[in-house]
Amino acid sequence: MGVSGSGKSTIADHLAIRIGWRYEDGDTFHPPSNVAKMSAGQPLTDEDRWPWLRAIADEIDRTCKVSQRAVIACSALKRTYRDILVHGRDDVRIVFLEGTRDLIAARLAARKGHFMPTGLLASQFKTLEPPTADERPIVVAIDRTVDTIVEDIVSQLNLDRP
Ligand SMILES: Nc1ncnc2c1ncn2[C@@H]1O[C@H](COP(=O)(O)OP(=O)(O)OP(=O)(O)O)[C@@H](O)[C@H]1O
Ligand SMILES: O=C(O)[C@H](O)[C@@H](O)[C@H](O)[C@H](O)CO
Repeated sequence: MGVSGSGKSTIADHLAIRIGWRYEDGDTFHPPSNVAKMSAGQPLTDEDRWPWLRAIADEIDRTCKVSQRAVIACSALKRTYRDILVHGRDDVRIVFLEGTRDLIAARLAARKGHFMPTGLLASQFKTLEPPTADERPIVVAIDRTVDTIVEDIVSQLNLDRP
């Protein structure tokens, strides 16, 4: 989770390869109307986001049901959004990519070929509710290399735990 440009797709992709899990991008679950809205520079509303979040929650259930593992990139900005995704499962972990607005704005400005305009970053930060301790979040600082961030997540995931 994290705002647009915090590195969700990049880190999720590398993390999935590192630990041999499937990678899925939450953006592929958006209905075309949501993508059109964001591309036009308009932030999504809660109503726009509910069906999208439920579709990702269904994907999480399907994945767990067949004993698969996956890393899913999804902004999941508000607590209520994350509650839909996690829905009481203790086998779902939240990874929060934490960084400053300046750093993320600079990365977005340099990014090419993506529908999400940099102008929506302010609304992303306004909507963001950082995860609280009861969500057992894995919080990682993004002002480091991709490999360092991935190794930080791997060690906090404690995958060797019995
Ligand atoms: N640790 C990092 N160091 C340097 N550049 C990074 C790092 N992580 C991501 N980037 C770059 O920052 C930009 C934003 O990353 P990315 O597209 O993965 O973010 P995102 O959170 O998935 O964004 P969105 O929600 O808009 O899809 C990309 O150009 C990516 O290559
Ligand atoms: O909740 C939201 O506002 C959206 O999910 C956005 O975060 C985009 O999906 C993403 O950031 C662009 O790729």
